[in-house]
Amino acid sequence: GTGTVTASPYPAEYDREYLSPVSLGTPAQILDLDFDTGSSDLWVFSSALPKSQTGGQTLYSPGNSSTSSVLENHTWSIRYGDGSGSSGTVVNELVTIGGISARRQALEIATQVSGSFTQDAASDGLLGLAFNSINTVRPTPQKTWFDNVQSSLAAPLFTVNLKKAAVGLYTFGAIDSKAHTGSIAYAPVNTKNGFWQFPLTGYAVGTGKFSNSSIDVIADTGTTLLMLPTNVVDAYYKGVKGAYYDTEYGAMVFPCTAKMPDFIFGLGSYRGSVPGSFISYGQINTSTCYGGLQSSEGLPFGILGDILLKAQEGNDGTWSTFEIGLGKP
Ligand SMILES: CC[C@H](C)[C@H](NC(=O)[C@@H](NC[C@H](O)[C@@H](N)CC(C)C)C(C)C)C(=O)N[C@@H](Cc1ccccc1)C(=O)OC
Repeated sequence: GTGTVTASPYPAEYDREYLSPVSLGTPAQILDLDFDTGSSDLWVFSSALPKSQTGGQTLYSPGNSSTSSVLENHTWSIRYGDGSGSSGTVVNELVTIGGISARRQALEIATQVSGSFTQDAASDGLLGLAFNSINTVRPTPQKTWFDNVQSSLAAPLFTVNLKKAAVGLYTFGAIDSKAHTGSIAYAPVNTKNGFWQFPLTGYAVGTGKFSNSSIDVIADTGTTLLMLPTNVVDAYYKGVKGAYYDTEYGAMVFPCTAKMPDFIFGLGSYRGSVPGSFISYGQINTSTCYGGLQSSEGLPFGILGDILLKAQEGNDGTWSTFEIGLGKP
């Protein structure tokens, strides 16, 4: 079959993350999860968390579900690139998204979460959509929901259509022909690091010339910003009057009045564009704004986060959105 589920931006005006409803257990407990193509653990806020580490999230309670069973002697512990993390125990549970069910899905119960998760009342946990090889359950790593349901999907793929300040869609098992015009550009995925990793074929800043260069990136719906090698970031902000590296924030900032050039990227022969307005991400004070494009210095790849994934390009007045089709073609 095929299944679709909404992806709602939070907070509305910042698109910091996108949340999707997931049905857990029997009777159904609906939690809003952050679908994350940059990790491979499905973990949820739970009744097993100390109250001091919760902050308004919906808590999954395995005891209230007739279909949950403890996966004995298994634990998990995850650390994300932003320094946040969580850990806990594991149950097998019925997990349904857009009508597609995995009956015995490894569902990771948080018994500890770091501060940034506690403070994020909107997210009840994460659903990893990267590859099984980086699942953190021990002693036996567990499969992702997408991997578990793949055989019941009409096609072994999913697409992501995130939107700026609007509700988008995840679609499992089909490419929605209405959601794209023209042909689809494909890139060879390298799964060695467990991510949806592939090369960009170059970039351009505004109306500048396209620079051919192979840039290793991952598609990461769970990362808000667009993170690319420092030389690309420097080339971009050279086109932004008054931009500078703010050591306090450890980020590129600029006057909010600056005209932001579009960012063009190459995927094979396809050329995509991120509107300059998306790269003015938010205000750090009345006159200074924070860049949606930052350096990936120190990482073995760039990160195509939501700033790029939600991009809509207005060519000939129509609006097309990027979808990332992820799966074995
Ligand atoms: C299994 C752990 C997952 C896969 C973790 N994934 C990630 O951190 C990737 N995605 C990050 C997530 O999308 C995150 N932004 C979700 C939010 C809600 C916290 C980054 C690299 C783009 C990871 O690589 N963690 C590194 C730690 C790390 C990563 C990047 C920089 C610094 C340190 C690790 O533990 O590797 C074993």
